[in-house]
Formats: sequence, structure tokens, C-alpha cells
Amino acid sequence: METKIAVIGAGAWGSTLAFLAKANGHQVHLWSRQSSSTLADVLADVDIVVSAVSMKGVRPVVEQLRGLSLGKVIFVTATKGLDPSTTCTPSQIWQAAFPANSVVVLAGPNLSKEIQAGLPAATVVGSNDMAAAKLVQTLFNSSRFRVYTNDDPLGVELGGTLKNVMAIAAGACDGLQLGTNAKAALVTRGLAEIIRIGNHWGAKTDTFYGLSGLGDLLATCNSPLSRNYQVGYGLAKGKKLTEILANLEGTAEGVNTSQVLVHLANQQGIYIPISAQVDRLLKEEVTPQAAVDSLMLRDVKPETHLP
Ligand SMILES: NC(=O)C1=CN([C@@H]2O[C@H](COP(=O)(O)OP(=O)(O)OC[C@H]3O[C@@H](n4cnc5c(N)ncnc54)[C@H](OP(=O)(O)O)[C@@H]3O)[C@@H](O)[C@H]2O)C=CC1
Ligand SMILES: O=C(CO)COP(=O)(O)O
Repeated sequence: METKIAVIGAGAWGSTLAFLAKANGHQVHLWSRQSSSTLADVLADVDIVVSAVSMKGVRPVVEQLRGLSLGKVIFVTATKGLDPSTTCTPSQIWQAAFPANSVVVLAGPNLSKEIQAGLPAATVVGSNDMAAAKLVQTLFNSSRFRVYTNDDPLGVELGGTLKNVMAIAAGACDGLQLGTNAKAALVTRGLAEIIRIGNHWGAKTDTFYGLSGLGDLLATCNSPLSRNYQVGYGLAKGKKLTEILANLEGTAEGVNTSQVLVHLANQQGIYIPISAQVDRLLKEEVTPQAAVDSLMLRDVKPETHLP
């Protein structure tokens, strides 16, 4: 059955999601700020609203939609970030603005260029409303894009968001040519750090071992296609952050996420040694090699995701 879908944000990810839904036979309208039609016109008659704007676009878009009567529309959020002013996740912002509507989080190891090239990928749709998650699963699932459901939307969203910080660290690790052992240690302890944060904020451990956690961590920590990885790599090669961002194709959400995360973790007493070094590196408070030394020279401890 054809479903009417609006995709907000015609960047790399919004365009890819629109392409996948269209290929499944749905009626898709892709909207961006450059579109000639208004957001109100585009959303007049749709069943599903997919938001694929970068974090800085979420609040402005939500504000534009707030006054509209959208009926029983399901919101799907694909943004991976944390709001600097409120520290909320994108789905929390959508749910607070539209408390009567279902919100579904979509996240996974989904480098858009690979998907656009027709390579197979898998993702997760997480929601407190399993019927909504199952519907969204059918809209996007295909022979090239396998979609799983999950009942822990916060865990799905935090996996995709927090791995961006680790991808910056991984890019720096490769830029410094620290080798495969170091990268494996970084990714493994990075996952422990993500689980520690996620558990503190109410997400399930299991979710982080899935596609939106470990899966996306592996993809972005190992691929030069990841913009976050490119940021870390460039810093390790001695480039300035401003120069890297000016030449970057699209958004590296980990830059903003690490700031919000460090602020929250300091307030709440969450131990985040890797993210803290990434944040210091981004602020040019530490060199890449000094960040590695700080991590290696910490007090020894048992292997657990607990502090
Ligand atoms: N690319 C990828 O492989 C994947 C990306 N993601 C996530 O999806 C999100 C978008 O990423 P991506 O598409 O790559 O980023 P891009 O930089 O390619 O696109 C960003 C999009 O956000 C929109 N936007 C930014 N600010 C505003 C605003 N104030 N109002 C309205 N729209 C705004 C831009 O609109 P405009 O064009 O008008 O500037 C553009 O459509 C990020 O959170 C990213 O982490 C998730 C999975 C995969
Ligand atoms: O989230 C992504 C893949 O799942 C895209 O990663 P980057 O934003 O680092 O390019």
C-alpha cells in the first residue's frame, strides 16, 4: 500500500531515506529550506514525517510545525545529536512538541554514500509504540536495506549519537598511525563508555550491542566516509578544526555532541575519559599524542563498563 511520506532535510541522509522509501513505492516529498513549497503545504496530507535535519535544525523545524494540525502522523527522527540549549535528544524534542503522536527513532550503521551506491545495509527503528515502529519498518525495509525494530528508542538514539564522539577519536587514532591493537582497544572501551552513559540516562545495555550501538560504532570508527572520523583524522595530521570543518562535506555532529556530553557528564558525575579527551582535542587544549598518553596512563582498573 502506498503511504504518503514527507522527508524534512535534503542533506545526505534525508535524500537517501527519501530515495529508499520511494524505491519501495511510496509517495515521498523531500523538503528543504530551498524548496519552493512551504512546510505546511508539504505536510498537509501525509501519514509519516521523517526528520533528517542536522541537530541545529531540529528546534527551528519543530517550531515551524508546532502550530499545524497534523492528526495522527507518525514522526520518524534520524538525527544523531544532542541539543546544546536543553541537552535533549531529537526524539525528546519531537515528543515534547507532539505528545499525542508516536515518535520513532531510526539509527544504524548507515553511511549514506554506501547506501546510495546500492550496497546492502541494516538499521533499527526504535519506539515506545511498537505498532508505529513496525509500520516504519515496512516502509523502509527492502533487499538492500534491512530494518529491525527495537523497544528502547532512547538506547537506539544514544548509540547513534554517542558513537560520533568515538569516531572522532578513531580518526585521530588512525591519523597518528597507532595501529590495529590501539584501534580495537579504543572501540571496545568506547563501547563501554557509551553503555555507561546510556545506562545512566535510562537506556538498556542490550541495545548498545545492536546495530545502532556497536554496529554504527564499527562503521564510523573504520570508514574514512564518516565525517566524524575525518575530523579526528585531520586533527591528528595537525589541521585546525576550523579548516577541517570548512572543507567537510556535510555535518560532523560529534563536535557539538562532545561538548554537550562533557557538560552533562561533569554535572552528573559520569566517568567519560575518552569523550573528555576528544572534547579537549577539539578545543585545542591537548595535542592528539598527549590525549593518548592521558588515556594510557590512568590508574589501572578492572575491565567493566562500570566506572
Ligand atoms: N550522512 C549520513 O551518512 C548519515 C547521517 N545521519 C544523521 O542525519 C543528520 C543529517 O545528516 P546529513 O544529511 O549527513 O547532513 P547534511 O549536512 O548533509 O545535511 C544537513 C541537513 O540539515 C538541514 N538543516 C540544517 N539546519 C537547518 C535548519 N535550521 N532548518 C532546517 N533544516 C536545517 C540542512 O538543510 P539545508 O540543505 O537547507 O541547509 C540539510 O538538509 C545528522 O544528525 C547525521 O548525524 C544519520 C545516518 C547517516
Ligand atoms: O552516522 C553515520 C553512519 O551511520 C554517518 O556518520 P558521519 O556523520 O560521521 O559521517
